[in-house]
Amino acid sequence: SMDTIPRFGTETPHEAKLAELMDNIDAWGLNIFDVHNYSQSHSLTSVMYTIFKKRNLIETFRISPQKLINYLVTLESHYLDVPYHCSIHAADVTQAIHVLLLIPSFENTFTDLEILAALFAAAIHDVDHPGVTNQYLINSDNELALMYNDTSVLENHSLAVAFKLLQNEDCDFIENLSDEQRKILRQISIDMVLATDMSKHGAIMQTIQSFHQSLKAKQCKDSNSNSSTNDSLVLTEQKERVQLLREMLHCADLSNPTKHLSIYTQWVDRIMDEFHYQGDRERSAGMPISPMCNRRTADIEMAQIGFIQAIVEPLWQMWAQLVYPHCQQMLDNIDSNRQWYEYQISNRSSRNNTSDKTTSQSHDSKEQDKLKG
Ligand SMILES: COc1ccc(C2=NN(C3CCN(C(=O)CN4C(=O)CC(C)(C)CC4=O)CC3)C(=O)[C@@H]3CC=CC[C@H]23)cc1OC
Ligand SMILES: [Mg+2]
Ligand SMILES: [Zn+2]
Repeated sequence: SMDTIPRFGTETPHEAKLAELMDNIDAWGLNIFDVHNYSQSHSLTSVMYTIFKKRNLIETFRISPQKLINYLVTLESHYLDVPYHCSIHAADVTQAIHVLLLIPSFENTFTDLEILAALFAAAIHDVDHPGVTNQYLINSDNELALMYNDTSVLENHSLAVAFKLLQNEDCDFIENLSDEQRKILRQISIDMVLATDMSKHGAIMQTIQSFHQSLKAKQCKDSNSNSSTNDSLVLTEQKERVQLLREMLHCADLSNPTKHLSIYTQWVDRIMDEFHYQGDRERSAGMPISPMCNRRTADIEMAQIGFIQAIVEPLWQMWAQLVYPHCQQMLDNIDSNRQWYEYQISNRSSRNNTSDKTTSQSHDSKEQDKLKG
């Protein structure tokens, strides 16, 4: 019955603190690491459950709260303990897409089923990620690459694992959806998760320009809106709405540099840990070491500046243009974060010219010690 379900989906002695954090569930500045700590490492379960309740999805789709919790806790337990692609990343991306869906431009754009599918896709999109790239799985003749013929291997695997978990009677929280609704949810989730494969990034950037121009042309003034800036995007074709959701999940997956520096640098530490660990495995296997994966030659600041300039800023600029002025904060954070990394680099060169060699040496020796394991 309802009274056995804790307020945020999971038992925690810090419910008051979690409630304070969840007051910011609609904000870009939510600290997902705090949510993880105060939810007893159940950030994905508590974020998804809180969003589902806030969006009334439990009533709309006659979801059993217990089955939803069962699914979320099981899904969360199938995220591995890897530095970056763990359940906190899934919670982070899920909360991000929830905030993007709240942008006034989309007030009348998506159906409840499309919103359900988008949140589900975000929550499942990296489940059982082993902390290495598709290229590594292909180069090392991994079982998964064999299973998926080297094509979007990780993304196909996460989808298969997530839908397999749904077959468990106790976890089937979409049991009351019609067959047609289940088909649409599955179709949209597959489309969105497959689009998070970075090998698809170029294709998304190609289409985004012309697609957004056609949307702006179609953009209608919502007759009831009391303010002229609040133009809602009304798209008659499901195909176009799914295209938008695909871009939205890709943006959420590439949102680390759009967050406050204190959050962003934690994600940088995590991804570099994951990449460097992959590089260690490539090195000891005599394989070519992938870009940004060699801890011995790593230039973390340069890599972030390159990542922002080559990938993150162009994507978010396109996205911000479509929903202007609603994503200015993300663009501002990208800019100030890039400048911070440029400052680190300029600061580094001046530091090398001064006498305090000891600090940088002590840093290097720490790195070397790590290598000795
Ligand atoms: C917080 O920092 C990061 C968070 C996530 C990632 C991911 N990277 N990638 C790939 C993105 C494309 N790629 C590149 O090497 C692109 N790139 C640069 O990043 C900088 C450069 C080397 C100077 C030039 C360049 O070509 C390979 C890695 C993923 O596939 C991951 C999974 C899905 C989404 C993003 C995530 C990277 C981060 O910092 C680098
Ligand atoms: Mg992924
Ligand atoms: Zn991801």
